[in-house]
Amino acid sequence: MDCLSIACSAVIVLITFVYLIFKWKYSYWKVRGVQYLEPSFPLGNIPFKKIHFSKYFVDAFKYKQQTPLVGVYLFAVPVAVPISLDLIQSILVKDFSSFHDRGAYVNEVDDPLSAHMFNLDGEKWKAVRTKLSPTFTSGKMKFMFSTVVEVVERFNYTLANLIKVEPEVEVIDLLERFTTDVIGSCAFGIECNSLEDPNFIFRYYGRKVSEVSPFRHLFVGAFPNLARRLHMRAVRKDVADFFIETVRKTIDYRVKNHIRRNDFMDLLIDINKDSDESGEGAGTSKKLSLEDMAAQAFLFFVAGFETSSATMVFCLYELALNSDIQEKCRQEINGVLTKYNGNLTYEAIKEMTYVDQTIKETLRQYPPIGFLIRKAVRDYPVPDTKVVIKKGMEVFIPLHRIHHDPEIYPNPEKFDPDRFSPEKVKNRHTESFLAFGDGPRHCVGQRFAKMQTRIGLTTLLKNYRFKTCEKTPVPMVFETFRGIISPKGSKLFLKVERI
Ligand code: HEM
Repeated sequence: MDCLSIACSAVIVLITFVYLIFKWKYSYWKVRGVQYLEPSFPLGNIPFKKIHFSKYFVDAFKYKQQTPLVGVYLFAVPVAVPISLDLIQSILVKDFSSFHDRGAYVNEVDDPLSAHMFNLDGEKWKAVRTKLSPTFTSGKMKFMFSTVVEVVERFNYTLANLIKVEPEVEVIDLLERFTTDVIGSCAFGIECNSLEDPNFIFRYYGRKVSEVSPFRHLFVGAFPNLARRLHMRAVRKDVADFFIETVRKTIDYRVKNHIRRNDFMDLLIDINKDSDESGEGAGTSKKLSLEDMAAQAFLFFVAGFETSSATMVFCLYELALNSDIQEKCRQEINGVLTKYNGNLTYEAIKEMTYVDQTIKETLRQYPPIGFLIRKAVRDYPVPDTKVVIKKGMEVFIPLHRIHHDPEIYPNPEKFDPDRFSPEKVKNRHTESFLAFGDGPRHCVGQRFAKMQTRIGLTTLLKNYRFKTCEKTPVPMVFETFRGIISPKGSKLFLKVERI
């Protein structure tokens, strides 16, 4: 036999071996008597066809009346998909102590920025969450309010100039520039100006963050130990270097010049003042390394700019399609602002309840993050069944599908902010709206996100009218390989008229 024949035979034997192992793994749910979705080699239940990640495993809901949980496979790894809201509540809230981890990919050695709050687990997550939660108290939000308003004024100016030249505006880039500047200012204390300069360095690296292949994300998520052995990164090296260097320079500058802005960077500096190297001194905790601090700042940047801009983009899209709802929002905004002598204040924004309902309806229909993820840290017997979610198993909570369940939200594709009137909300299960997650690991930046979204939308709707144009996709078509929900091609054009 020549070398080529030997190599071909070896490949065939290897593929057959892997195939048989996968086949054996695919019996996991059947053996345990759990309803499951039929997997295909080698992706398991990851669909071959191009659909957005949010829509994976929707077929699980055909078993809704029969079981609280359905089994699926990510490649060959069994994953539990709970479909009953009571079980979801138990996992996220009541029995959180069994599900406090996400099991996301962390590789502190090769990829230091991966060690951020969203990815961390166990005691390390708890320590970081406890230290950083004070950034988002309502007091801190009031303090940052004026910074966001300053950015929105620049935003208003940029848009006014833009539409003088071209009234059909690509709103994704514009809104991402707005949220980049907000987070840059509030989290890093840096005067970002991506609104004036679309190639500003923060915007440049913001765009680079999502330039990691989705396959790499799936791979490191499904096989974290192998990925660590292969020294794989989830964050690009140039992006990591930029953020670590920015955080180092900002902290050095502030400490040397005694500058305080009462923002996220100050909090990071304060945390380390009260800490020591070991964390063993009385009343002290372990110091965060430069990389730890950069990882948290990086997360706030990544978690903050794309989720909030996507919310504003889809809200404007729906308002362009539903001019009556747009007018109702505008009337509320003008009414409240008149009461506050035209000033956009923290209190004024809180009074705009219909605008708030409109944002919630946007988050229902277009939740930026389509799944919540938890990992069982001990064996968990599913209440009222014989099923056990085994220690180490990942649990995917399909929130996008829940938000589109016709039994919870009749006619779910219709955009209707009245679904979020206080009476209607009161009559629904608390887990029927999960855009910010729930339980102790819910979105820590929720208050901030709501604040910047409300400020952005209020200013836009007060000053401009939004309409669809020829380039607007109706119905919406989504980008497939992206973690955060986005229109196809990551572009959305709307016609914008000055009022
Ligand atoms: C509309 C905007 C936003 C949406 C829809 C959103 C949504 C979410 C969701 C669904 C989670 C997972 C929650 C869970 O697993 O239960 C999450 C986690 C998180 N979000 Fe947000 N988010 C938004 C904006 C922000 C902003 C502005 C920040 C920070 C400035 C932020 C910081 C975080 C962090 C740090 C976590 C991880 C929390 C933890 O694991 O303890 N998010 N977000």
